[in-house]
This record gives sequence, structure tokens and C-alpha cells, in this order.
Amino acid sequence: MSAICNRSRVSSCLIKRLKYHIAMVSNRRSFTTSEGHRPAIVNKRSLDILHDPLYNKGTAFSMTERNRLDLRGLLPPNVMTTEQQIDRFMADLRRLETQAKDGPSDPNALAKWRILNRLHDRNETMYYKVLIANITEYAPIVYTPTVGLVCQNYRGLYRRPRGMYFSSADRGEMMSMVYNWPAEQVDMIVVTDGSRILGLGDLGIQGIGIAIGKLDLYVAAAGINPQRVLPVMIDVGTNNEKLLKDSQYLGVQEHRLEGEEYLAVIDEFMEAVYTRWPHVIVQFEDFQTKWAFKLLQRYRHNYRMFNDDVQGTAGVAIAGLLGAVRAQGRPMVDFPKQKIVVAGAGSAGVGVLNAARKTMARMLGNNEAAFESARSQFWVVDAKGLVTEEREDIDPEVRPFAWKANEISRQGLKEGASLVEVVRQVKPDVLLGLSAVGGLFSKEVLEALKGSTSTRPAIFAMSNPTKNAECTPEEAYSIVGDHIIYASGSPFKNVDLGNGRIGHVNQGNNMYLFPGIGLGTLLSGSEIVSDGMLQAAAERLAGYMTEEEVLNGVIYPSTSRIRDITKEVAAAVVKEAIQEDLAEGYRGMDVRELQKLNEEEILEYVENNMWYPEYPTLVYK
Ligand SMILES: NC(=O)c1ccc[n+]([C@@H]2O[C@H](COP(=O)([O-])OP(=O)(O)OC[C@H]3O[C@@H](n4cnc5c(N)ncnc54)[C@H](O)[C@@H]3O)[C@@H](O)[C@H]2O)c1
Ligand SMILES: O=C(O)C[C@H](O)C(=O)O
Ligand SMILES: [Mg+2]
Repeated sequence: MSAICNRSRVSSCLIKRLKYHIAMVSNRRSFTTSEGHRPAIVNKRSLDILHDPLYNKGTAFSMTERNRLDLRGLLPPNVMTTEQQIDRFMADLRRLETQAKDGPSDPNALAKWRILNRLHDRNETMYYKVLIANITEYAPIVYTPTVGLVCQNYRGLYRRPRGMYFSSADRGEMMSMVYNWPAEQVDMIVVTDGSRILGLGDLGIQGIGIAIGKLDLYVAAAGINPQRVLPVMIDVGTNNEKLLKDSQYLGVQEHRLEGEEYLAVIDEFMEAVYTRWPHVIVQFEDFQTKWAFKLLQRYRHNYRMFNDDVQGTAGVAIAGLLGAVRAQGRPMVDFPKQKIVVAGAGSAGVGVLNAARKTMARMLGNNEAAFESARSQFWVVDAKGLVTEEREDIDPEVRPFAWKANEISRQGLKEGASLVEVVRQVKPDVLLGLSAVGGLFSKEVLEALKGSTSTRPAIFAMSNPTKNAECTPEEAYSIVGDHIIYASGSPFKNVDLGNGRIGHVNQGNNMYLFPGIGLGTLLSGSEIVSDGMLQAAAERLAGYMTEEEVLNGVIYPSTSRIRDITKEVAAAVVKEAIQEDLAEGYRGMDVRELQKLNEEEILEYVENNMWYPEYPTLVYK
């Protein structure tokens, strides 16, 4: 009897050990060591810890930690839980809510930004906890549209520096300067030269706010560790006359560098950051169009970089355009039949045009003839009207979309035709604005769109911030009709159509893609961001919405789902990088392990590598 017992004890012990072994092996495969649960090794104590927002826990430092880290007496004696801390902070922030309204009309938007910014400066863990838990409410504060207002008023709002500044005066010094940044590892840089901030023009050094806002989303949506992000401003001067004369302007008060001199500064910056952090991903943001394409071409084959305004926006627009086709009750492959009028031919507009044409061509057979025929689905209108081959000094990026004079005259149109004439003659399925001109889709233009041959005309008023939207959702729904699809770059409230019906407002903003593109590139270890990876990201976003949602006019997810969609997009990017043989692995995950993962395991791998704000145990060393 006892022998049997012993034997069964031995076998249950063996089973336990086997189970443990299997768990260890599968843990190793899926790399489940969550970002938030490792202790943090710090080499500072006392006030240095309290002044370090990355490690600070404020009143949440436990008594034992206060003893260990020489904090006794430096904090109010009551030890608070994280929840108590957040409640206290939120009560303060929400005091402003009582009279709060939407977007830029919100009189308290800047005040909220200040409160959040102060929290960002003193306790990053708490800041991101607040942001993630309330992303729909506060993305419009730390990101578009309020961040635009912040950049415009930056000199008054500036308190603590954040990120790095490289100026034209730093030529020859950048390689050493880059070592002044305290972090040994940087995963994500967002860099701007401040030359085209949203639709607000040249804001010079004040544009750093955009890089900070984008990185806030990298942390909140993509779970990039805030210790490994770096906002960068390259200050090559400004052509904003007001700033040039402003005695309190914080940047270089000279006209912008041009030509080779400009390129030399950007080259030096790229060389410096890639020397110190060879695996960093650099997102170019809000560079004026004349440099956006040139810099992208210059660096994209040798560095891990992308341009968000050109490539991120293109992907988001493609996803929305495919959603608009589905919303008509048609399959996505009907996309090449859509007639699309694009108002605005800058970095964003041209990025969308190229990507939409390629997507159509792929659906039509992916050959030269398909690419050629897709061209005739687009009408481009810029500040000088409809673009045709008769245009003098035509921008080479726009030339492929210029109509031939004889073709266009057959449509009753000519070079320079106004937007309203174009919409009247073309009767487009889609009217897409990336013009930075608020109200461009005037009553007349929207009236003309009523003649659209589509069962559900789609209006994309994508310019930012709110006041630059080509039309408001109220205008679109009330003039064109309840059956439209509407998307805007900045957030607006849904429209009440009466009788309990809602006119849905989609936010068509590159925030649904750039965090996932960055995270996916990082975790794949790919040394470049390929067209295929960008396409995979856009397709994942397009497929994210259910049939029921798109039929109800919902073509983009709500911001509350941004962390989930970002995870999905990142997984699609990783998968594509593996398929293209670009993946090289990341940290403990080598490329052979990566190649073995199935779709579900890729998602798990992504999720396990997303940082989440939790106070780690601090260990002094
Ligand atoms: N929603 C998004 O995710 C997103 C992404 C990127 C850019 N944007 C927005 O797109 C806008 C444009 O960005 P960009 O980099 O292309 O800027 P840009 O200044 O380079 O381009 C603006 C374009 O609009 C054209 N334009 C000006 N007035 C016009 C008019 N009256 N009619 C038709 N076209 C006109 C200009 O000729 C130019 O081609 C900005 O407001 C930016 O915030 C939105
Ligand atoms: O910043 C945004 O909100 C989107 C886009 O990158 C823009 O430049 O407008
Ligand atoms: Mg931008």
C-alpha cells in the first residue's frame, strides 16, 4: 500500500516537474517577463529621486522604501496608494470640467494641458496612468488639437526642458552632444524642424511640442517605455517673421538654413543619433513639404526611419477609404472604381495619392497597366485649383496626377478649375481635404457634393487643428445629407440627426498607425521601414472595424481602443517584416525564434513587450 502511495507521490512529483519545465519553455518562447514587473535599479537617492519623474512615486513611496532611499522626512508622512494619488489629481483636473466644451473652443484646454504637463514633469508613471485610463478625454489635450495651441504659446508655457535641441550653431558638435542625453538606450525619436506644425505653419523651435505629444502616444498607445523616448527639435532658424522679431522667442532668430547647409545639419543629426543608438527608430514629423519627401528618400533605405505625415497619414487614409467602400455595402476590391477628389497636394496629400493609387493598382492586377489606369481615379486641387499638365512649375511629386488638357476638357474642366467646379463635374465618391484651409469645403462645395454618384459620399476633412478642418461634421451632415461618411483629423462630437439618430464622426488621424508602425518595427528588429510593412499596418487598421460598424458609418476605432489597435498594427508590421525577411529580432527574441511564431504568438509577443505604468520596486546600486 505504502509502496503504491510512494510511487504515486513520485509520479505526481514528476508530473509537477514536467509541467514546470513545459511552463518554463513556453515562457521562454513567449517572453512573458512583463515590462512593468522588473525592479528598477537606481543610482540616486533622496531629493534626486523625487526630482526624477521616471522614478518618482511621490506620496506612494512606502516606509521601507523611504528608509532605503533616504526619503524619510522629505515627503508628507501619509503613505498613499496609487489609486488615492490618482483620485486626488483627477479631482483637481476635473474642477475645470464644469464649463468645458469641445476642441479649441474649450476655454480650459490650455489649463488642463498645464496641469497634465506639471504631472508629466514630476511623476511619469502617474502621468501615463492618467493618460491611458482617460485617453479619449485627454488625447485632445496632450495631442491634436490643443498641442497646436501649446506650440503657438510655447514661450509662455515653457517650464522644464524636455527632449533635445540641436541648432545650426551646433554643427560639428552633435556627435558629442548626443551623449549628453542620460538614457543608455533610446528606442524612439520623434524629430521636427518646426517648419509646418499641423496646419499652423512655421512655428520654429516651438514645434517641439508636437514631438512631445507624438511620443506621449508612443508611450500611452504603443507601450514604449518612457525612459527610451526622445523628442528632438532641430532648430535651423525660422521664417516666421513674428517669431524673428519676438524678444522672448526661445530659438535661433535667423531665417531658415536652405539647400546643402540645411541637409548638412540633418545629416549630422542622423549620424550622431545612429552612432549612439544604432537601433533607434526616427519618426520625421511636421517638416515642410519641400523637405519631407527629399529627407524620406535620402534616409529611408539606410536608416530605420519614416515620415509620419507622408506615410502614416497615407496608411490611415487608405484604411478610411476602404472603410468608406465597405460602408456602401460593397467589397473592398471595388476601391479602384472610386472617384476621389483630393484638396491639398502637400506632404500629406501627395502621400495619400501615391498610396491610394498603389492600392488600386494592386487590386487591378499589380502591373504597369493597372498602375496607369488607377491614375484616372484622382483629381488634385491645390491652392491654384485643379492640377493639369498645363500647370507651370508643377511640383514633380504632383506631376503624376496632373490631367492631360484634352482629357480634362472632355470632362468640362480645365487647368486651375475651382474645387466647386471639380466637385460639380466629377461627382466624386470621396472628397478628401489635406489643405490646411479651414472651411475650404464651403456650402457651395458641399451642395455640389450632393450630386455625387455614390450611395454614401465620403468627406475626409483631415486638416489639423480643429479650426483648419475643411468643414465641420454639422456642415457636412446638414448640407450633404444623413447618409454620408464623415472623418476629420481633429476630434469633433457626433452629430445629433434628430429622432434618436446619430451622425457618426470618425477621427481620421495618423495616431491610429504611427505608434504601431514604430512598435512593430522595433520588435521585428527590421533595419528599415518597408512599403510592405506600412501597407500591412494600413490593411490591419482597415480590417479592424466590423461589418456592422462600417455600415453604421464607423470607419475608424474610437480613441478608447487605441492601445488595442496599436497592438494589432504592430503585430501586422512584425509579421510582414518576417515575411519580407527583414526581421532581425529584438532583445532576447532572436530571428529564428521570431520566425517560428504564429499569428497569435506574435500578438502575445507584442503585448508582453508593451510597457504599462506601474511603480517598480526601486533598488539602489
Ligand atoms: N489627419 C491627419 O492625420 C493628418 C496628417 C498629416 C497632415 N495633416 C494635415 O494636413 C494639412 C496639410 O499638411 P501638408 O504637410 O500637406 O501641408 P502643405 O502646406 O505642404 O500642403 C498644403 C496643400 O494645400 C494646398 N492648398 C492651399 N490652399 C488651398 C485651397 N484653397 N484649395 C485647395 N488646396 C489648397 C496647397 O497648395 C498645398 O498643396 C495640415 O493641416 C496637417 O495638419 C493631417
Ligand atoms: O499631428 C496630428 O494630429 C496629425 C498630423 O501629423 C498633422 O501633422 O496634422
Ligand atoms: Mg504631423
